[in-house]
Amino acid sequence: MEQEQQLMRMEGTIEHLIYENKDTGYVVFEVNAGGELHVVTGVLGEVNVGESVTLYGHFENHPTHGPQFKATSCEASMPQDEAATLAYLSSGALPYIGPATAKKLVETFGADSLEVIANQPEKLTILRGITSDKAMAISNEFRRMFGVREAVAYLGRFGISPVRAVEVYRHLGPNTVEAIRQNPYLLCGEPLRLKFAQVDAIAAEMNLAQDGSLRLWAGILYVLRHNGGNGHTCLPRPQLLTTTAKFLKIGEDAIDRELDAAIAEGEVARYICEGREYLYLPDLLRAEQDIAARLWELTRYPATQPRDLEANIRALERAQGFAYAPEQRKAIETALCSNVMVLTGGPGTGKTTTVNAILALFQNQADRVALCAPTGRAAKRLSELTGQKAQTIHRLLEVDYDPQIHLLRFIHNEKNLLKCDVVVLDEMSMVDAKLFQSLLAALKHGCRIIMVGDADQLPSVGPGNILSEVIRSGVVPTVCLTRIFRQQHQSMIVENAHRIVHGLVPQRGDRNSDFFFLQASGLACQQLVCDLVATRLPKSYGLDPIRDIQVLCPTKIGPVGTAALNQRLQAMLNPPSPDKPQLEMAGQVFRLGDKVMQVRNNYLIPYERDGGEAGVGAFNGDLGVILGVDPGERALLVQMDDRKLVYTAENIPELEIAYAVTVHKSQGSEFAAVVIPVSDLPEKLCYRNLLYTGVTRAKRLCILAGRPDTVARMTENIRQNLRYSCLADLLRNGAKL
Ligand SMILES: Nc1ncnc2c1ncn2[C@@H]1O[C@H](COP(=O)(O)OP(=O)(O)OP(=O)(O)O)[C@@H](O)[C@H]1O
Repeated sequence: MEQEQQLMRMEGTIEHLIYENKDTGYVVFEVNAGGELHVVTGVLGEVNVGESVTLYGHFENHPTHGPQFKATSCEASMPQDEAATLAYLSSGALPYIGPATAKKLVETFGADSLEVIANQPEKLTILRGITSDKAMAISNEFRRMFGVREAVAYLGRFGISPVRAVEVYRHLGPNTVEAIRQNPYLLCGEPLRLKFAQVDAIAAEMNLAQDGSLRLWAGILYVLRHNGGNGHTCLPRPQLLTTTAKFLKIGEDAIDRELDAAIAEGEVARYICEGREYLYLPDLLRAEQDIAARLWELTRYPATQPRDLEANIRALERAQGFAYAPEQRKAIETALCSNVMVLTGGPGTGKTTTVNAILALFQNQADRVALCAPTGRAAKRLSELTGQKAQTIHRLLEVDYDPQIHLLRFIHNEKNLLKCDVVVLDEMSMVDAKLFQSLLAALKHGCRIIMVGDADQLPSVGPGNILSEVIRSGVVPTVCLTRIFRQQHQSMIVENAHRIVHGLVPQRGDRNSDFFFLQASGLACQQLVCDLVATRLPKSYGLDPIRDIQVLCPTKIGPVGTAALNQRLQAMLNPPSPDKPQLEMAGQVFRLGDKVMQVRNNYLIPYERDGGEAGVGAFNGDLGVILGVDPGERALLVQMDDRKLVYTAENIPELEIAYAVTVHKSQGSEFAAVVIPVSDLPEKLCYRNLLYTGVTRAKRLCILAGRPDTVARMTENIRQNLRYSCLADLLRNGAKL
């Protein structure tokens, strides 16, 4: 509706600032437009009393505040005359200038006052009380404010929102507009990441050449970053050239030349592995080099050898009533006798049993053992299985997040090391290169690390294929558990998971097993999934449809994607009712009782644990249930495990209805029952470790609903397992030194 209304233009001077939210850029102020006062609202960035503004928007009638001008954009210029200058300076917008100093300033410099502040601050010292330090502080703040306004107005012309423009300003500083004029492609780099097409439009307006160095370098870096988003830490030279040429619609030869220049300037890093050239974003090569160097060092550092190991293992065996398999024994001995190791194996192969033995034996050897995992749910599961405290890697390292520039740092790092002597890191397959680099950097000299994971799971969301590469390198002691213990208890889930890993189509199972396949496709498959979750499984197995059953989809779209299934499941499991308040936001309806998932990391959102402990942070993949809805305040109260979080309008878009979630988002979690729709999938989503990860999320029951040919295609296809990385080679080279 809003877009259909014709935009109105309003010019005036800001008289009074009523409300301002510096984080979101939302402001409410009064404008004097030709003698008439109007209240203006909008996300316009920083504004100040006395500024002359040109606003675009429309009038609307607010239920309590009456008529207001809702502005969609605001161009501001310096206060034009003495009166506006005085109003601006008296508003307290600049440090050390109150109404009395403002008056004296305007009396002395007249309408040139702001010009003096901006460009000749030393002149201000003729006023009593203004030292040269103060004069500089005033000048700097003034230039900052107008730099922001200038950036907002300039970028606004290209459709960039004020909030994004303020972020750009924070990153580029007072000369933002000048910097963008020199190289608009700065905007699509880190950390701003504007769309390349958007920046191309700015460059086109400046008549920059399509085949100029700025654009080609930016294109090369963009392709490397984009592939980082797909998990690759690097690309072989031919792939990088072809992809960039296609993306920029420029010949490969020109890109080849610019790539060499970018390498010479250190904008792109390269590594030669087995005669092939791999190109990296410099920070990703540094991450892999750091990881390789630290792991290699750990393999060389002498480990304290435990006494009475054999006797202690036997004592454990006696206590639990079974003997460890030879592989498990080897893993236990390796963990106790070396500084670093990988423990890997599929479901039911006894990893947890082995970890518990290792922990029991370390009790006598090491003072502090830290247990961690990459996600909250994986950490919770680790804690349940070991009976010991386990936390996320982020929590262990303690996050120090700067929301102004979206910068994530850790409090524990190479300068402030963790105190622990041993780190047990579970679900290692989900750990990406940067996070692992940070963890290793924070370990004190001689701290041992035991990495536990299943290399056949989906790899990390972020760039890197750490677990597979570390295993592939052969440098780090690795024990792979292969004997399946749980099969003894007739688990077809486990058996089929192992079949999938070996490229064999899973067995269909029947109603008496914990795994079965039901054939259906398209809308019939959607109906089948909904029936299973809402009626059939709760009736036959006594499962709670919201708490116990999770639908895991390979895709978001189509009849069996998360979007369509969530809509139907929400209507069936938690239909609207007069006693269930709800609110609509970001294209979704959130209703009391709904199951929801946090879909990105938020390091600021506050929570309170059931015991009363307070903290901050909700992480990608955290699941919860809506406990309260306040439609007036546009707020939700969400219970996530033992934490209660208040979501305001600002954070609600980070939540998604979660009766059905993607397999990717389910990594590291387990559910009593899992239903996986596998019908009519696009080719690119038919791959083995997606199916494997989905199936291995099920504890008691796993149902595949879909088409046998889709399941067969998924089982066969291992293409997606390929991730470019040179970590294995870096590790081997380190070992050769
Ligand atoms: N040496 C052994 N002898 C007999 N039973 C064992 C042995 N090791 C493990 N088990 C049993 O096998 C089952 C699976 O073991 P465990 O939970 O340790 O495997 P896991 O690899 O951690 O599985 P998942 O990854 O699926 O959680 C458990 O019931 C465990 O008690």
